[in-house]
Amino acid sequence: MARIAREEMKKRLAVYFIMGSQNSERPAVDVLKEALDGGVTLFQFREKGAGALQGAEKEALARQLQRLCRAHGVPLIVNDDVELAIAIDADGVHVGQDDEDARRVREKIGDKILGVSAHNVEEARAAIEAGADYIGVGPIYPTRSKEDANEAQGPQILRSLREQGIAIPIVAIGGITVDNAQAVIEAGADGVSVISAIASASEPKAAAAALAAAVQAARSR
Ligand SMILES: Cc1ncc(COP(=O)(O)OP(=O)(O)O)c(N)n1
Ligand SMILES: Cc1ncsc1CCOP(=O)(O)O
Ligand SMILES: [Mg+2]
Repeated sequence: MARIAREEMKKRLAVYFIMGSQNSERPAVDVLKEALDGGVTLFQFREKGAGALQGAEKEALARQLQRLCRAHGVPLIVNDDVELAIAIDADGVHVGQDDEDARRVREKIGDKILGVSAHNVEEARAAIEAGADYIGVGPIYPTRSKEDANEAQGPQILRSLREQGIAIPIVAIGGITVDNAQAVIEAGADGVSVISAIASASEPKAAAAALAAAVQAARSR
């Protein structure tokens, strides 16, 4: 297997849904199934925070969600837990600045997709050097889904990264909804990454479809 091509990565980032069992009152499998039916293009399993599953239970849920993703042809990325990603043969891993060093993660995962969080141009350049396939930039807007989130930077950070020559695929994250998705794409993101806009929606399928339409519309402007 070869590293994912840049254009394919950009397409995959369009509607990047992140979820763990803590993000919905409903079973994660039900929410993800509906979200995939609505047009999610990439999924991240992020089992984190109060009440998060551990060990065998966490792995079992990851495998359940992986079966759904595979049935829809959507890659599954594991957040933080490199060993779990390898154990279940996930499609990739996402790590942040406080997680395992991205260069080490690249060595461990071979050609799997590597996503790295970046908050400024220095972190973006370091992520590229380490072998990232995409960077996650945010929070763009205030979020209630991450306890230790940095301050929101607004879409201007995306414009600034592009102006400074950062050409790697970028997904914007943090407080993104159908109402601001267009603004982040226009500012330079290739896609939007969301937790609550889909996981807390009364109809995850409709929410995912609306985000997909907003991203598509912004891309073709
Ligand atoms: C797509 C994407 N972007 C950023 C993050 C945040 O990663 P990190 O800073 O490591 O924080 P946690 O998610 O681990 O709490 C992400 N998960 N996904
Ligand atoms: C994981 C993460 N990293 C930066 S913001 C965030 C949470 C995004 O969740 P929401 O889409 O509900 O704001
Ligand atoms: Mg992390």
